[in-house]
Formats: sequence, structure tokens, C-alpha cells
Amino acid sequence: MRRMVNTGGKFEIKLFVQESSSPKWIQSFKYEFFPALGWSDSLTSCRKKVKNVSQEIDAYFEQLIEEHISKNHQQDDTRKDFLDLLLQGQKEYNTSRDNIKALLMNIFVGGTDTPAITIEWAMAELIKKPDTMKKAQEEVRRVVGSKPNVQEEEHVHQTEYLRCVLKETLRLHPPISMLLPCVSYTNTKVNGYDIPANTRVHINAHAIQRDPDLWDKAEEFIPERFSTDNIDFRCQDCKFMPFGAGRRTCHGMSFSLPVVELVIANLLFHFDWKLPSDVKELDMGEVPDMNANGRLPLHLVSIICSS
Ligand code: HEM
Repeated sequence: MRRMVNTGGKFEIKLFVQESSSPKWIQSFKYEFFPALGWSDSLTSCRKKVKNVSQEIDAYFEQLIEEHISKNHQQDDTRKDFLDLLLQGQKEYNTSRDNIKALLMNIFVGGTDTPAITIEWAMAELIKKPDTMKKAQEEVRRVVGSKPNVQEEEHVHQTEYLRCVLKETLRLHPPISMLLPCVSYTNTKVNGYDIPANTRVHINAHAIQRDPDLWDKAEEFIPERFSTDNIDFRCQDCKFMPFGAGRRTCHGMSFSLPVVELVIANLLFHFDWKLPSDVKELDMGEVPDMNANGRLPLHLVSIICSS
């Protein structure tokens, strides 16, 4: 969510994720997916651009690390952040500066767009289904009650329907639609297919989570399916895996779930929502990319709830 503008008495919250998502040249980086076409990346100057961006990011991480090293000389233990702890454990775990930069990169890449994309899709699905929006809103407003305060973390465990909304959003729109690639170092057979050693295998969570053999009315947004099925985020039977599975599963899951829920709950608690008057039908198309961004940024009009 990047912008909020006042449109004459009403606030229009523009939910954007597009600005920070991959620029077009990254989408056209062929080598990663089709090594045989790698030569074309040089023609489109893709390699040069990737190198420039890597250098920029590297310089930024260097600066962060240096700042933290000098800051640490003055600071007490209670104020340490993630990078402070990584630096502190550097000797004990024998981590190089490159290891630390790689970990920072993981957190930046894995943890920035994903919650924003989830929130945007949840709001898009809810605006398309006013009854579902109303049900979620009533639950949030009932749980928070008359307290003047906004939805807080303690309320998250009580908003069960909102959790179903979140699960259904992540089923239809997993922000990382293709899970991290797996490589088997020996010849393997999966589902009758021969996978030669050192082949990179991508798991398409997006397709699995919309498979009509696994899901009733697979293309429809029906949060209620999760209130009866009791399916967890942790991919027990490999049909629901928005946070991945196995050793490469998301490290940020337990942190991001309450954060995303709190943001959506606050949006539902404080505002009623509608489409801008010039939008008749919401475009629910996705960009064909590793991240399931919407084709268009979501623009919604919020009306401050006075009750
Ligand atoms: C709604 C929010 C999020 C979703 C849906 C999500 C989803 C995922 C998925 C699908 C993977 C790949 C797992 C696999 O291939 O098996 C992943 C990896 C990862 N996620 Fe998340 N993620 C979210 C938020 C976050 C946050 C907030 C952080 C950090 C603060 C984070 C950190 C990571 C890291 C570090 C990895 C890489 C793990 C590895 O390299 O082995 N994620 N995430």
C-alpha cells in the first residue's frame, strides 16, 4: 500500500504493489529459465542491467552493515535488530560478509512484496463479493467491540472468518506462484516422470491451488471452505502451500500472518469500501510473472466508518 489521497471529504486509498515489483527487463531475463536462450540476454542488455542493480544493492548493504558496526559500539543489547544479531553471531557461526548480505537480500526480496500483494488481492476479492466483505467486517467490528482502539494483535486469534478470507486469498493468489526451484542430485522418478540428476524443478503452487480435482469450485472465492476443511498453511497434503513446503519453506510465515491480518482487519474496521465511480468491473487479471501481481493497481474508495 503506497499512497493515500484525499478526494474531497472521502479518502481514496490506492493499493499499489506495482511500483516495487520487477521491472520488465527482469521478466525478460531468459538465462534463469531457458539456459539455451541465455545469449539473448546480452542482446537486450539484460546482463548489464542486472549487474548494475546488483552493484547498487551491494553498496546499500555495505552502507547498512558499516552503520550497524559503528552504531553497535554505543548501543545496548535491548535495541539490537536483525542485522545487529547477524553481525554479533558472525564469529560464532563463521559467516562471511557475503553470507550476511545474502541473508539481507532474502529478507528484502521475500518479505516486502509478498504481504503487500496478499493485502491487495484480499481487498480485491472482498470488493467483488459484498456479502463476504460484510461478514468479515461484522466479525472484526464485533471482536474489537466498542473499544476506541484499532484492531490489535490480541484480536487476531478471535477473527476466524478473517483467517478463512486470508487462506482463500492465498489459495487463489499465492504471491509466490512458482515455489523455489528444487534440484535433485541423483536421477529421480516423480509421479511417473523421470527427472535426470541436476535438473531444476519448479513447483507451480498457483496451478495446484486451483486444480479442480483438488478443490470444489476451484476458481471461486469461497472462504467458507476453510472453516469446514481445517486446512493449515503448512501444506500437510500438498494441495495448499502458499508458504511453500519442506526445507525451503517461508521463514517469515508466523511473522507475516498476524501482520497481514492486522492490516486487513484495520481496513475493514475503520472503513467501508467501494469501487471508484468510473470503474464498472474490477480487472482481476494477473501479470504472468513469478509474483502474482494484479494486472492493474487496485484503486478503491474508502468511506470512514463513523459507528
Ligand atoms: C504473505 C506473506 C508471505 C508469503 C505468502 C510468503 C511465501 C513464501 C514462499 C512460497 C516461499 C518459498 C518456499 C518454497 O519454495 O518452498 C518463501 C520463502 C521465503 N520467505 Fe516468505 N512469504 C511471505 C512473507 C515473508 C516475510 C514477511 C519474510 C521475512 C521477513 C519472508 C521470508 C522468506 C525467506 C527468507 C524465504 C526463503 C527461504 C529459503 O531461501 O530457503 N517471507 N516465502
